[in-house]
Amino acid sequence: MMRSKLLSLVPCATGPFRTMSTTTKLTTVEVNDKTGIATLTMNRPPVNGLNLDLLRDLRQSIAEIEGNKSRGLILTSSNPTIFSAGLDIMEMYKPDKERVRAFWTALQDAWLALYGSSVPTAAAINGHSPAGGCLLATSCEYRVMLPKFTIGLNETKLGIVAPMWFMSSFLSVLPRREAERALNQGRMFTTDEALQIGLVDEAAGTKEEALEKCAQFIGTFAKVNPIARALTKQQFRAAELEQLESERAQDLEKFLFFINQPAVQKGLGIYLESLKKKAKN
Ligand SMILES: CCCCCCCCCCC/C=C/C(=O)SCCNC(=O)CCNC(=O)[C@H](O)C(C)(C)COP(=O)(O)OP(=O)(O)OC[C@H]1O[C@@H](n2cnc3c(N)ncnc32)[C@H](O)[C@@H]1OP(=O)(O)O
Repeated sequence: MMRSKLLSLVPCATGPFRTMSTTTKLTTVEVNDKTGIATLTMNRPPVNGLNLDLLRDLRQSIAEIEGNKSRGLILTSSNPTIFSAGLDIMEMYKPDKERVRAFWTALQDAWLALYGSSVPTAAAINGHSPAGGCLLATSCEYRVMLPKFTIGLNETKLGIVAPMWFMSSFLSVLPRREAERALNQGRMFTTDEALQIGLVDEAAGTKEEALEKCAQFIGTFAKVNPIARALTKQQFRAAELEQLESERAQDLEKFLFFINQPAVQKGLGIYLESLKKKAKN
């Protein structure tokens, strides 16, 4: 994919500074050359639905951030009210056989890249973050969320099941008892509830504040040896990463089998209709 490089001047709390910015249609990477922190912004209107292209793009941008020696990665959205609406249901509803395989593989790749990233990661959750959106946020090491939005793994409400590795990300943030209950209920948490339960680490009034708080979190590693930190993080996350690495072919087949069940297709169709009806009203 062609990626256009440009240098831009953007304002920030401490005054204007130069950032190296890489843009594709679906994500933007901006590296602040003062802090060395990269901001990875999802930009797939209308709701940052995670389709094949966005997932591939995300993975490519994560690799780029690791390759350019950034000091950390902040994941956020260009949409003022939606972080990500989760997986693009259109990829799973009446799917094309080859594309849906590529789609799930791209999701596995993106998760492995983000959850296993060697750089410190934080999510500035500047909008709603259901299901796959919550997966991305909980794959990061720190979360700052804006008020009056919702976050959670709502899969059971759609009649689908979050795979083990979705649960792994959730479990790396929440105590097992809370995680199990929330997943079984398909519960979406408001910002206040998410803060109270520990699903997010901090609340912020504005996106700029959220980005600043994420940067402060990443700054806490400034005096830590980066190799020791990265290896320590990898050890913490090795079991979940290795489990998916070693079972990714079976995981794909399980997904395909599940998603092709007539009852699941029917449920997704009804859910899509309800979303479209709501959007019209
Ligand atoms: C035994 C183990 C077996 C394991 C097998 C695995 C099984 C599969 C596992 C799959 C895991 C799935 C994970 C997911 O992420 S599924 C997606 C879940 N997401 C949601 O439920 C969110 C739905 N969306 C919303 O709630 C709202 O849209 C939102 C709050 C995000 C924004 O609200 P807003 O009012 O701002 O916007 P609209 O609702 O009006 O939406 C605008 C248009 O976007 C369309 N839309 C929204 N979300 C999605 C989506 N996720 N996919 C596709 N399209 C989406 C919506 O229909 C509107 O479209 P139109 O403008 O065309 O009407």
